[in-house]
Amino acid sequence: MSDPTPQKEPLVRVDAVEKIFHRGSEDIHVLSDLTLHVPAGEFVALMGPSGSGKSTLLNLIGGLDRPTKGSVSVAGDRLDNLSDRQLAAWRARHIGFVFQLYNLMPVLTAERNVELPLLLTPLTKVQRQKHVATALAMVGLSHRATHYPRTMSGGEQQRVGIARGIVTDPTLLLCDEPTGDLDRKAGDEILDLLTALNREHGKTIVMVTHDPHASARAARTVHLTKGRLTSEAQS
Ligand SMILES: Nc1ncnc2c1ncn2[C@@H]1O[C@H](COP(=O)(O)OP(=O)(O)OP(=O)(O)O)[C@@H](O)[C@H]1O
Repeated sequence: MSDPTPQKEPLVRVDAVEKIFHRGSEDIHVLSDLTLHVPAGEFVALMGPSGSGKSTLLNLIGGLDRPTKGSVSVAGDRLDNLSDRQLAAWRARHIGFVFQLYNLMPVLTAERNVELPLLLTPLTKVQRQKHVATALAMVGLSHRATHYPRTMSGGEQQRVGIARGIVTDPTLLLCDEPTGDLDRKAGDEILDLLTALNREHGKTIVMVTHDPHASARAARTVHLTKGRLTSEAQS
């Protein structure tokens, strides 16, 4: 009998994943039998002690690395089967990254930094400018478009980082400690922005954080301990 209310296929499917790094003759088991599904439109926080494998998991979901065993699918694409070249093209189309230390290019203005991911797409210069203007407006920084990162506060630089993360209209926004280098007030503003991107623009977000104040903004928090998911909580 068919299910009367079929579940939608999750946007992110991490199934029975194992990740082992090799350092010299040593095998480092980082993720073990890890399964995580994220539906489209969800805001998930990923917490756990230092070294528990959070960034490793984020990198697998973002196609920056491949699992040793198991499968990773995003938006129906099996990432563990793609070549490096295919993965790079896939990432450019589907993933926006936001980093703890912003990773902005100091020699480029805010608008040029935001434009960077678009240089990997076939968009024309005029189309790129339009997308950049939209992304900067979404983070409330249109008035700082021609300013350099060094002239901006940490919170403003992270807004530019988020604008760069969303400028391609990615399927998934992956944030690694996005408030980790900010004070409480600036961090709260970044969390407000991520919440608005999720609620008002339907962005699916996976955010690694150490901060319970940040994870409280997510609809669901998953905890990693020594490479295994140990608990989940709905906010
Ligand atoms: N490329 C690599 N080669 C070897 N070991 C690695 C590599 N990347 C990560 N590791 C190891 O995997 C483990 C998990 O690292 P990971 O960065 O995923 O943890 P984390 O939970 O994100 O930690 P933190 O909160 O400190 O950022 C660590 O022991 C780390 O040293």
